[in-house]
Amino acid sequence: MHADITNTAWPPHQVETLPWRQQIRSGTREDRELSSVDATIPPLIRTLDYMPPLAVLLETEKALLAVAQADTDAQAGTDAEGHSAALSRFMVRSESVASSKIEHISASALDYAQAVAGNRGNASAMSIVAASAALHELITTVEQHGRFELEHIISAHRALMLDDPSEASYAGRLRDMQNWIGGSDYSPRDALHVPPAPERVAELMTDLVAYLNRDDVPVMVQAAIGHAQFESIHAFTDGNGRIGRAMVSAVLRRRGVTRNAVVPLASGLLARREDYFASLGAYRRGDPAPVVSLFARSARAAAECSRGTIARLKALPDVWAAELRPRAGSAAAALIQAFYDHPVMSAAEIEARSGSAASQAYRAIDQLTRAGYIQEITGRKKNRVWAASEALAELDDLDRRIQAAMA
Ligand SMILES: Nc1ncnc2c1ncn2[C@@H]1O[C@H](COP(=O)(O)OP(=O)(O)OP(=O)(O)O)[C@@H](O)[C@H]1O
Repeated sequence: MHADITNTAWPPHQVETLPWRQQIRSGTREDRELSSVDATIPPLIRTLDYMPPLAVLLETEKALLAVAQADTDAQAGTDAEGHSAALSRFMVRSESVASSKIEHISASALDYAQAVAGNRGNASAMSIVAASAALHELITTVEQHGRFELEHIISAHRALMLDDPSEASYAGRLRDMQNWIGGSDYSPRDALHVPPAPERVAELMTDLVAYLNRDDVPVMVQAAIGHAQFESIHAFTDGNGRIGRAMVSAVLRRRGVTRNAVVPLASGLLARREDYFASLGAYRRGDPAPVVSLFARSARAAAECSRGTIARLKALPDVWAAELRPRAGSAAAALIQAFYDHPVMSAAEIEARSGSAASQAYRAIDQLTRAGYIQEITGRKKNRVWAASEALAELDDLDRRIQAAMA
């Protein structure tokens, strides 16, 4: 039972001074001479209640309504499997692209499509594909189990970092070293935030998971506080921003606000990067209102802008079919649907999905390419890959519109 549901207070983080000895022989003399570090101790939150100020509470209501409406749009009129699964994958991509941009990881739609097709040439594009996989995995496992487990978060981190050239050995592992945000690269000197000592991480994560599994906390409050608490803990050596934002989409799914859609609220945070980071600082000082408010506004902008995108994407196969007028049962008719469900396909996949002989499939590819719906993205003669460029362009457009709405 809630002791006080009008509680607008939240405990500030504590600080402990720990001995520090630099392991790497780089940096300035000041870095090397640093002998202690003030690490934060976030509060245990599993039983805490927080009620935002009325104005913020109203923002969260508007956000939930908008997200639920976008989710209904994503589902309406779609068949059980194909269409809604395709839309859901598309939105996962939008969120992952924006979430990665917050960490200055970006790639063109073309590089991204090439990475989806297995091209390992662009590390940023590969990392965004991995972020999509991690987000998809976290949302679906939490949805299937109806609850968060620490292992789900760790497993999403593994998916995010597995192919990272410098971080692969820490993929799927809670950190066992001190980390810090901002300041010097070599020591926690002048850091913006020094997360808790590594020995505290396991207990804090168990506590956070218990908080995320509560059903007696307002949804946006749970999503925003859960995220801020995770960023305070910074449980991994790398990837904390992206995993922390993936948790927000998983909260919305677990609480039933979304059933199909993933709203790309990271685009909203990206537009307000400074405010976003400042709100995490306010949370540490004991004021969750700014982070709850920012997440509510971002979710609302993302949901409202997504509705137009969902409508346009859903209409694409019909628009293409009306323009191209393919014969029923032809390879072109099959490929229109196939490219909607799978915007990036190799020649072999196209052939399989066209349901026709290779020669007919290639004729259909030519038709769709000439119409400007798809384009070959490798420039190679062999192992070629085609992407539904018009659908992928919607991804950039959505990000742009959400950012404009948040400006
Ligand atoms: N002042 C701050 N206090 C707490 N958390 C912050 C602060 N500034 C940024 N963050 C959070 O930390 C994330 C970035 O963390 P960091 O720079 O350590 O990168 P990371 O752990 O490598 O994560 P990723 O690679 O996904 O960014 C930001 O996206 C944000 O969520």
